[in-house]
Amino acid sequence: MADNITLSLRDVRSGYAALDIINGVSLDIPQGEFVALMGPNGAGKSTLLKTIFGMTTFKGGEINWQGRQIGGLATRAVLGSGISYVPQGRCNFPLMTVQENLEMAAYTIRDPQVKADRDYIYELFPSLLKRRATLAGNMSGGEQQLLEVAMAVLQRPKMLLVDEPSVGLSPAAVGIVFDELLRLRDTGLTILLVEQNTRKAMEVADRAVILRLGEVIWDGKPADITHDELGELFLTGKMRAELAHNEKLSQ
Ligand SMILES: Nc1ncnc2c1ncn2[C@@H]1O[C@H](COP(=O)(O)OP(=O)(O)OP(=O)(O)O)[C@@H](O)[C@H]1O
Repeated sequence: MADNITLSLRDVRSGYAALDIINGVSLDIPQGEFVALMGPNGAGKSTLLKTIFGMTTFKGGEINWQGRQIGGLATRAVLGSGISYVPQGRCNFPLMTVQENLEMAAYTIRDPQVKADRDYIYELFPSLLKRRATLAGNMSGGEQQLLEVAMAVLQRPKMLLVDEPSVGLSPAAVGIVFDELLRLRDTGLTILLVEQNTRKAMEVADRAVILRLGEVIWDGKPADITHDELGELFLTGKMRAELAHNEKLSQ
């Protein structure tokens, strides 16, 4: 294993109670890399993020994070080890201001530190400073997504797991959110992003990992795969069967 690998998954298996979803994923992520996890609906992308963050039934394999096994640990322990998670969908407190949301996110941090951490977030996200007295629910989808990323970054993680930040956003807002993620990557943060917007993900990520039926089926640099090849990898078994059937009918 290369020296700069910060997260290493070996034959990871997980799911929900008796249901198996992740079927033996192995992945090495170097420090500071921006990895986009893609694949068809139901491939297990969100489940893999949740598995790293201790939110699924861990069934086997190893998750080595900075030299320590975190596979199967409780979420709070994973968070404490330097990994933060931005879940899919709106997950702020809409009837609280931006500032109050940041204070809620800081609840695990000892009090004297909170102000410093809040100042650090406002330095990183100046647009949130301007909106600090605004109710989160009154902000645009893009601003709320930035707030949610900021709430995760407040924990000063070394790695950020981000689930589908582009959902429901305008193209301009998607651009702003991704620019912020790139800026965070440039500060040294390692990012594992689940994204359906493949075009945007391929544009920003250092590396693309494609999952199907809970297994990695492609792993490489975005420049090394064509749009057609990517489309082919996204076909599910059902779609393949339908295509083969249609081809047969047209012969
Ligand atoms: N809490 C849960 N309990 C039981 N099954 C679940 C749960 N969450 C997800 N699943 C199932 O796990 C499978 C993988 O879901 P997951 O959300 O990880 O896929 P995904 O690749 O992120 O897809 P999408 O792009 O549609 O979000 C799906 O069949 C889904 O129905």
